[in-house]
Amino acid sequence: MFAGEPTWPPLLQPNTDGDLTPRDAMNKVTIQTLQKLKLERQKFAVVAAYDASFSTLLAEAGVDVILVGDSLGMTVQGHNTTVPVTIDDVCYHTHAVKRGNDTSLIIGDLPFMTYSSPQDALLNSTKLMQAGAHMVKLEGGRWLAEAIKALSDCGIPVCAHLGLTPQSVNKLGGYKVQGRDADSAQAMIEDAMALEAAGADLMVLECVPSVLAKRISEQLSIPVIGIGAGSDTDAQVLVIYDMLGISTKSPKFSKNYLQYNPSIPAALADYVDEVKRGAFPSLEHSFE
Ligand SMILES: Nc1nc(=O)c2c([nH]1)NC[C@@H]1CN(c3ccc(C(=O)N[C@@H](CCC(=O)O)C(=O)O)cc3)CN21
Ligand SMILES: CC(C)C(=O)C(=O)O
Ligand SMILES: [Mg+2]
Repeated sequence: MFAGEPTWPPLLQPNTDGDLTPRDAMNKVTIQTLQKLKLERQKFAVVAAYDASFSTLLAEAGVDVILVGDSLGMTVQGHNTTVPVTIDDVCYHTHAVKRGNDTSLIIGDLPFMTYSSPQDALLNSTKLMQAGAHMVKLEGGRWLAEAIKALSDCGIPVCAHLGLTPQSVNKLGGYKVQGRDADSAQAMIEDAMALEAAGADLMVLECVPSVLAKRISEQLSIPVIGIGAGSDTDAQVLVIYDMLGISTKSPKFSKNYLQYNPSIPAALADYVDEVKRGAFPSLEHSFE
């Protein structure tokens, strides 16, 4: 972007004083932005979305990070799991999200079996980064340390993902809360520390008891994004279709913001506001 080039649409983002200031090309969200928010104890909002139109609305509503999630296999494609999603599917949607705004940090979700070796992780992450992602996400524990180090060494930021890892649904036996007993909670804490040490820049915790998510968020230096993980993580993420009440089955932890708002932009702004105030998730959207 050059000086004087018109920016359309105008992207509005509350600054630290609470005023609305344009987030322009000079005001892109980076991993450093998110690190600073964690240090300042300011929560940020993340949404899983898959197209340009929502990408534009999300940036305007003050959503800092957009995840092009493999949940698209369930929401867009109609599968029962995320297992059938391919790297080309996520690349296609990453291109679309990228065209919708120029300021969000975009995370591309590596699909099932696209990172089972460090070599595959590098090859498939290259595809996501060249499609417009600024970071890649992968599901699993300390066995991913080598792949994460290789990506990090090559300049590819990584978001780790612990707790309920939906690509392992066939091993887990369903979409169930993880880390409820002492041994599995301790293992998750050790996995989280190993992944941060390997070079992860962000971490998603999905469907874990709130006290465990709080403990991991406090223990890690990197920002932790929760989904069904209580209100004490550094950020929250929801799937756009769940937030707008158009998913056929929404998990207990998700909330339909269109129910309380007159329009989609108002619903998105309400979500951002509730996350920043720590009002979402309440106990009814969390697990013990
Ligand atoms: N639309 C959508 N939203 C999501 O959050 C989402 C996807 N799709 N697809 C990928 C994964 C799968 N996810 C899921 C799916 C179902 C539950 C679920 O039914 N959980 C039970 C809790 C089970 C327990 O208590 O152990 C629930 O009642 O919410 C949770 C996460 C989260 N992700
Ligand atoms: C639910 C989030 C964390 C995700 O991985 C996805 O949307 O695929
Ligand atoms: Mg995913």
